[in-house]
Amino acid sequence: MTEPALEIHRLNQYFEQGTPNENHALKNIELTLQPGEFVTIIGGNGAGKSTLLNSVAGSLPISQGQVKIAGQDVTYQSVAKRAQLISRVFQDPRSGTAPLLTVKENMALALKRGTWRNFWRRGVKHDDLALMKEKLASLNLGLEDRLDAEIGLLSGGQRQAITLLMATLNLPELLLLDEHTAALDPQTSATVMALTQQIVSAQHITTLMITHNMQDALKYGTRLIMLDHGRIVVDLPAEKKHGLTIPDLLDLFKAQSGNELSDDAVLLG
Ligand SMILES: Nc1ncnc2c1ncn2[C@@H]1O[C@H](COP(=O)(O)OP(=O)(O)OP(=O)(O)O)[C@@H](O)[C@H]1O
Repeated sequence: MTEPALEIHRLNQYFEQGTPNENHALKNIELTLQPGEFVTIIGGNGAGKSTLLNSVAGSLPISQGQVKIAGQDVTYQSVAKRAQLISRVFQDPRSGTAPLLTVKENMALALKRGTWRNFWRRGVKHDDLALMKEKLASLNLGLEDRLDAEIGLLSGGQRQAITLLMATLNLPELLLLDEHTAALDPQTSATVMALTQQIVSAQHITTLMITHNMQDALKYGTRLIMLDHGRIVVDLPAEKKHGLTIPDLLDLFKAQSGNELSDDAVLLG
């Protein structure tokens, strides 16, 4: 039987534990993702979304609980070690690429899983170039003609599309999308979201995506999770989220959590 892509068991995260400011940010989270599931996560301010992704990625040590990726217990593994299994795309288009390197060089680094040693030793091979062109052409943004452009000169949307491509070149066991379209204008955000769906579903990549855009959370992905005060209060499979509207979702959140969804950044449209 295939292992789940991600298993989170009884995950608790505390900040400033044992002090008067103790904050129990994640409370007994249980979450299992089967290979290929694309889960969107929404929730109010401070609900624990980033803490959840940081716990999975390893950038935050785990207070209690267990995280397994593709059957491997990674609970005590470093970010670098987990990066062999996980790719993560952040909100800031500048964070995923090296601005002074060209598109080609950035993609070559991604192909070598970011190891400079392999990069300088091997350079960019002809086969790699063909693959890069093919991948870039699939974005339909004309970027296959910009291989020698410094990536820092591209627009935020172009960079984020390339970052996404780079994050998925080596088929990670798990893709973490951390509000990866939030810094883009609405039209570019829609383009990058459509590309995300295309890449993730074509390659069957297990994905966890935080978004403040309720419409995107409903439109994309195969499952929707809502977090409130460190707990998963709503967990909808594709068939249940199909046809739901934003007011339905807000009602569901209130019924399950007893709270109104309060989020400064939330986009209802
Ligand atoms: N490094 C930290 N030190 C102390 N408290 C923290 C830290 N990081 C997060 N918290 C607290 O943990 C709780 C969850 O925060 P988190 O950033 O995960 O929420 P979020 O759902 O991502 O919120 P937002 O949508 O507002 O970014 C909040 O109460 C927050 O203040």
